Amino acid sequence: MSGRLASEYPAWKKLQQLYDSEKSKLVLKDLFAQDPQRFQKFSREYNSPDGPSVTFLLDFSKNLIDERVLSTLLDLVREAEVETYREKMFSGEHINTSEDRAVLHVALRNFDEWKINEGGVNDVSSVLAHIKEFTESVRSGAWKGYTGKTIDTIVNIGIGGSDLGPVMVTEALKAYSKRDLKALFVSNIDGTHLAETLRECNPETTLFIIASKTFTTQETITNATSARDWFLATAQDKAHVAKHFVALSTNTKAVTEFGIAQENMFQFWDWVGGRYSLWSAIGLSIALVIGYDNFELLLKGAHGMDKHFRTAPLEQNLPVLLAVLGIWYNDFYGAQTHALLPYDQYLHKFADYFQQGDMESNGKFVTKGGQRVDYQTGPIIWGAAGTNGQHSFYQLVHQGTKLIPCDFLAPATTHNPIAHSKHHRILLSNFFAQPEALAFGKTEAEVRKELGANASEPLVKSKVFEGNRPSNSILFPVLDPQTLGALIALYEHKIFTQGVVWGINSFDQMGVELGKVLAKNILAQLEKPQDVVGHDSSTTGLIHYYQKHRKE
Ligand SMILES: O=P(O)(O)OC[C@H]1O[C@](O)(CO)[C@@H](O)[C@@H]1O
Repeated sequence: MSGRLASEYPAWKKLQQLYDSEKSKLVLKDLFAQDPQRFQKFSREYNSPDGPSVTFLLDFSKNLIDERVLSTLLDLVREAEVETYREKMFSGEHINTSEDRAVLHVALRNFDEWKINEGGVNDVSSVLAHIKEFTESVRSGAWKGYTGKTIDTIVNIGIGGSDLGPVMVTEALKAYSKRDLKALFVSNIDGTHLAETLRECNPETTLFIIASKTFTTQETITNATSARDWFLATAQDKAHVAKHFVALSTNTKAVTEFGIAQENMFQFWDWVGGRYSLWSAIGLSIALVIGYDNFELLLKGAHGMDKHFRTAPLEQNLPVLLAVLGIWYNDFYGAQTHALLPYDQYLHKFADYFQQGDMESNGKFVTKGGQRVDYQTGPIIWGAAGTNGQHSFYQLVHQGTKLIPCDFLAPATTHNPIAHSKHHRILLSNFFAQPEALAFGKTEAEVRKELGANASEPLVKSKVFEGNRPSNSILFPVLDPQTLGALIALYEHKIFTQGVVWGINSFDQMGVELGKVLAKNILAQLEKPQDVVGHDSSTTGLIHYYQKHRKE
């Protein structure tokens, strides 16, 4: 965040030299053979420094590193002053310089009452109390709809950070959910999303949660307005809106103008970035689904990780370790992507969530100082739940021409031990096998031995796994709210650390603006062909084709 080019740091230059001279020696098979202590050296157990107990193992021994590479990567972190900028974040300095804002999602889970200098920070606990009171009222059935019926469906209307966090967490913690309260999410402006969702709703028993930090986002306001029209078509009286619509926002004026009473608005602040907002009022749908106490455990689990990130030495600091490993592949090995592969069906939205979390944060080509970077910044994040991915894209991960660093995540114990946990044992055997296969592969000699002397050359070659493909493994006892909180915070701080090293502002999102502006202009031109002006021939041609073929 100093805004310096990462490539100017001495450690960066040293890493380049190490890569050039040592790459051929960084072969996992040899590194493990040479050092029986490799697993012990390159794995860490996390134990929450306080709060609810969270523990997990991060095994990063299957990475293309040795001690020299790791210590140079950590030198890079020191030279980039990550520790200084980390303190600036925790103390409320305006490190989001382009928007002149503090970055304080950590203040939303600050159960230690670290002193933070920023307006609104002291109101966090009263918003949490509001969330607690409201969720208990809805979950107990005390909150009634306009005809006196209990709420049985909630619909969160929001997009980006006002959708992805609640979706991911409510899915991840489904085992803790109130099964008779249906949670639905509408994000896309495509009317199909709202229409199909409303088919599952009864206006008498549905609560709409309009989640928008700005309360100006076109998709959300349009969906919310149409949802309100749908509701009023049955309820008739606008006064009934109060029982069925609440808002999560920083924009009181726009919320009240929409017709939502101020007491039904849950406040947060401009220092909460959209993609870091599930800990704020944006998490209301989470609290409704899993109960306030579990929501608080989620926050406390994250706070434990905040404390670890803030205080643990760099060599032990898990977000920092994940960050530097990512930098090693992204900037020296030329890896373009990073895969998140949870072996837990409950985490099937984890990669989707961190697509925004990481790519909106670190997908930037200009430093905070305004210079064009001369290296790669944020990777492309993708992934899917195991074992589905194995039957889809793992072929390329194992034998393709691209290097894809992977994070494998899994719980030791399942919430659903059906068939005496047979399913889970099979799942975990895959979780253990995939990183092993990626790292160690299968040699030509092994293939020949297996196939026998008569095997054709092309067949032998096609069955060779080169190996030496890196991965991290994260193994935790069970996916509970506090562990999930810690894991999300782990990745948040990884993203922060990488952003500081790359010298970029991880907390604005200027790159999503241009498309929005152009769409607004085009929307005004869609009626008549003669209105379509000021575009290139391709865009004009596409709009004309649409105008020719549309029915309504
Ligand atoms: O909560 P809001 O203000 O509706 O914004 C939704 C999303 O839009 C963005 O600004 C851009 O995609 C995200 O950063 C944000 O999470």
